[in-house]
Order: sequence, then structure tokens, then C-alpha cells
Amino acid sequence: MIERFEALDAHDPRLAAGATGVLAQFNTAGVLTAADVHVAARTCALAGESDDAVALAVALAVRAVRHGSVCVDLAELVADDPDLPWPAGLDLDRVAASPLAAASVVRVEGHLLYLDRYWREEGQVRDDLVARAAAAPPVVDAAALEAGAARLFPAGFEEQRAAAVAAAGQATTVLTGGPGTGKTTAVAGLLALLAADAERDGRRLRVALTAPTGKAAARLQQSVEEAQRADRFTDADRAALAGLTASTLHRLLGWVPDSRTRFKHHRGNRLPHDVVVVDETSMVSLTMMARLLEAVRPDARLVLVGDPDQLASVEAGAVLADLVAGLADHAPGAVQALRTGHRFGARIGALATALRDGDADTVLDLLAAGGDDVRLLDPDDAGDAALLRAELRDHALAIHSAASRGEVEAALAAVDRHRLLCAHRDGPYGVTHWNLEVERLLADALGRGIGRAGGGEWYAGRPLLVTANDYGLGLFNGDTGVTVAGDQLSAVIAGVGSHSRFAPSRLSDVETMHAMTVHKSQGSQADEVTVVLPPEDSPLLTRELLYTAVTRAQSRLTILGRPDAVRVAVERRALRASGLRARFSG
Ligand SMILES: Nc1ncnc2c1ncn2[C@@H]1O[C@H](COP(=O)(O)OP(=O)(O)OP(=O)(O)O)[C@@H](O)[C@H]1O
Repeated sequence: MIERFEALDAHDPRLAAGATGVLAQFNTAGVLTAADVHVAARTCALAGESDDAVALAVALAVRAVRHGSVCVDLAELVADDPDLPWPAGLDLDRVAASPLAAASVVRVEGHLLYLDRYWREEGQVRDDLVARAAAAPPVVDAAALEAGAARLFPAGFEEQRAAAVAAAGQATTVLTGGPGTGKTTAVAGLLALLAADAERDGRRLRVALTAPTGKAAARLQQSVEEAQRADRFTDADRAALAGLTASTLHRLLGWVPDSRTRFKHHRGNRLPHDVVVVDETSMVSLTMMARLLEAVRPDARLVLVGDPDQLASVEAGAVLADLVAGLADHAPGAVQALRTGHRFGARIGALATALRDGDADTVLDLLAAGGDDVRLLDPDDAGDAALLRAELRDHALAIHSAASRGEVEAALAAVDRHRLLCAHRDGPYGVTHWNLEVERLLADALGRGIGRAGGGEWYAGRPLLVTANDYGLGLFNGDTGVTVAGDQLSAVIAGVGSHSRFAPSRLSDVETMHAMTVHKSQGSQADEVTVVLPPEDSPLLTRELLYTAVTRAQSRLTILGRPDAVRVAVERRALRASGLRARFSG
């Protein structure tokens, strides 16, 4: 079934006033929004295209991008939902012969239909990566590299050693692994190896550490610094890499005001760095990857780090997963996978593996076995519901009690101990509902009003989530914090190795964080995680969502959901249409 919206009433803004014909039918059916309809109708009008079937194909290509795909497979859509009023003649040949294709507004590639921009970006990403793989590999002193690798990656670190040695000897490396598999450890060692190699040539290595979000960039910098504190790193290693700072991809490429897609660095003005490390690559969109690849020097090493099983970028594309599949055949050795977890409790690790493999029976068996580290609570069971509420209340009370005493570190630690994750923002399974619910539990326990339902939005122990970057205040979207008591209430936001204190009135883009979405939790972990699963019919319930949520937990995981919902989640993929992986075999 194709995902659809249900119009709230006749004035729902997703309904297109004035739409006619097939576009109107698909709009009323909840497949196309007003925006899809208008873009398609206008594009067809400009190109002189009057065929309804072609207009529908264009609208479906616009819709696909809105849903995270870079193209659309029309035949697959029709097969998915044969009962929709598909017009006769909805086929790619017809679109390929239309004035729209002649004007390069849309493109047909194999069995896929693209809007021109995404077709070009996909082709560029493929061409740049193929060119990088075909160029002469970087020259390294192999003997010195092996000796350095043996020191930096001793026995027990063989996986990381192999990945780092491979990355030192090739232009592009995709380094994959779940949380705690040692990706940062491998990167820190690789950078030391490359820095030593550069020093032997009398140069200082220029390193760019970057990630799609400010939060992820700050975390990358912190973890690389931490990894370099290990005894295997010498003072000389540390000195050669001193002063590394990470930045967002937007900052690295040089954001140009008034342009969403152009940057200061591009093919004509490459980045100066010898090595570019991108963390959380699963969150990088196709457009951003295209901009990055055209800006990296052809002879610089590019290391794309991430977990391809996690949720993909907010914008169109699933580039990391595509590259893992596409590059593995095209350039063996380009994809280096780390598989051994070094941080998880064993059963959380086993659950993550079963999820990745799509093995619903094992996932359910692990959950049913119960135990202290992995639990499935039934939302229909009064006992389970009461148990969860008591735990959420106690957690909120612990934050409140430290925050009321003005104990900043203890309050921040209490916030970080546990995350309550929801798939949705709204509705009974959403973040808004659960934030209110926890505030209500806290208010009951304290015997006074708290939060939006009474007593005021700001209160000691209100956990905070920053929702927009604010370079002036030094805050990043995704930063977390807590409100603490003192002479006056203040908002404390945790930074890398420090925290900053603000008057609540200075923070405009913050939300209460008793609960947060799984999407927002990407890139962070907590000791304990509770996941609220939506019911089976929620389109957000996918394997990628559940895997991302589960792998946020380090030592204890609770899932609130029915077994049927777990099974649906494991079996339903958040698949995005893309032709990237196929292009590598073309
Ligand atoms: N081979 C190893 N043996 C033992 N411990 C290891 C090994 N590799 C990494 N570790 C430890 O495991 C922890 C996680 O490693 P690291 O931070 O490099 O993983 P990661 O894959 O980058 O995780 P994340 O994706 O969460 O950033 C660290 O404490 C690290 O010191």
C-alpha cells in the first residue's frame, strides 16, 4: 500500500483547490499533496504537456523526493496499490517521449523516473567516486605504515587495524559499523598513521573532521581526542594531530547566504585538506554528498564513517547504504566493516544483529526471554503500564531533585541516564503526549502543578533539547540540557566537556525532553533507553527506526509495544528509491 494522508476536512491545506483530472483524484486519495499537484501542473503547463498520465508521473516523482527517495519506480507503485485509479498509459516510454523529457525537466534511467536535479546529482556522485577509485592510489611508506599500525592497533584491535591500513592506502573508504564497534578508534589511529606519513615528507597533515549536524561534529571531535589519550598513542602522535576541530559539512564547504545548494568550495575551489573524515554519513543526503565529492581534492583521502542500517537522511537519498552496496562490487576494499561491538550489553548487541538481519523470530525470542537488560512491555497490560510509569516518574524525580538543589553535574547526569524515544511527534504514541504524561507524573509525585499543564513551562528539572543551531550562543540542534534552580532558574546546556548556563528567556529554540523522537536521537547514546512503538499501521514503524532506537541503548533497553508491532517493524523496510547502487555496476 502506498502511504497516504487522510484529509482532516475540506479545508485541509494538503488538498489542492482547483486540481482537475487524475491529479485531483490522487490528491483526494491522499497520495499527492497540494504541493505535488501544483509543481506537476505548472511544469506540464510550461512545457506544453497535456497528457494526464505524464502529469501524474511528474507529481509522483515530486512526491518521491518528499518521502526521501531520489526517484520513483512507477511500475512498482502501481503493483503496490493496484486499486488506485491509475490512468491507462502511465508508463516510462510515454514520459520519455514527452516534451518534459526533451526539455530535461525529468529523466528516465532504466526503470526509474527522476527529477533532473537528482538524476544529475546521482550521476555526479557515481562519476566522482569511480574517478577517485580509478586514480593512482596515494603513495605511502608501506613498511612504516605496517609498523605504526601494529603499535596503534595491538592484539584485539585487528578489525580496526585492517580498516585503517586499507584507508591509508586508498582514496575513498567507507567505514561502517554499529555504535561502539570502534569506528572512532580506527579513525584516530588512521589519522596518527597519516600524520606520521606526512611528517616523514616534512609536511603537516591537514585534516577535516566533519559531520552533517553540529552535535555530531562536536561529538566526533571529542571522541577522536578521547581515543588519542590511550597509551598506544605517543606524545609525538598527539602533537602531530594537536588542535583538530570538527565542523558541520555546511561550515566545511563554506555556506553561501541565500543558496541552499551552492558552497564556497567546489570543483574550482577545492578544500585544502589531505584527509576528510565524515561521521554519521547515514544522515548525509544525496545533494550534500554531491557537494562534498566535488569539493574534496582528487588526491585527498576521503573516509565516510557511519552505520548504514540506521535511519537515512531527512532529505532525499540513502547514500551510505547505496555506497556500501554499490562500492563493494566496484572497488573491493573500499568498504571496511567493523562488526565486533565493544560497548553494548551482550543481549542488546544480539538484538541489534537480529534486527539488522531482519530475523523477527529471534528479535521476539530475545525480547520474550526477559531479563534485566532487554524488556518488552505490553501497552495493554495494566501491570506493565504501571511499572513503566513508575520508572518514568522516578527518573523525572531524580532529575528534579538534583536540579532543585542546584547540582548542575548531577542533574545533567540524571538527564543522560535515560532516553524515552518515540517514533511520532504527535498523537498518543508521540513525543508531545509523553512529555505531558511525564510532567503529569512528576506533578502528582510533587503534589503541585508543573509544566504546560499547570505551574509554568520552566521548572527545575525540566530536561531540554535544543532544536536549532545558534552560533551566537554556541548551541547546536540536538544539544541537551536541564533547567536548574539557583537565585533564579537557569538553563544549563551540555557542551563538549563543559556546559553553558543561560537565562531561560534567552533560549528560543528549546523543547522539553522527557521524551524525544528516534530521529533526533541519532548520534547519541544513553545507559537506558525506552522505546514507545506505535501500532502496526503506523508508516513510521520500520526496521531502520527500531534498529536506530535499539542501538541508542548501552546497558538497558525497554520496548513498549505489542509483539505484532515489533514483528511489523522488523519486517518493514524504510526503503528509498534510488538508482545509485545500480549505477556502479553500469
Ligand atoms: N578492539 C577493541 N577492543 C576493546 N575495546 C575497544 C576496541 N575498539 C574500541 N574499543 C572501545 O570501545 C568503545 C567504543 O569505541 P569507539 O568510540 O571507537 O566506537 P564507535 O564505533 O566510534 O562508536 P560510536 O558510533 O558510538 O561513535 C570505546 O570505549 C573504545 O575504547
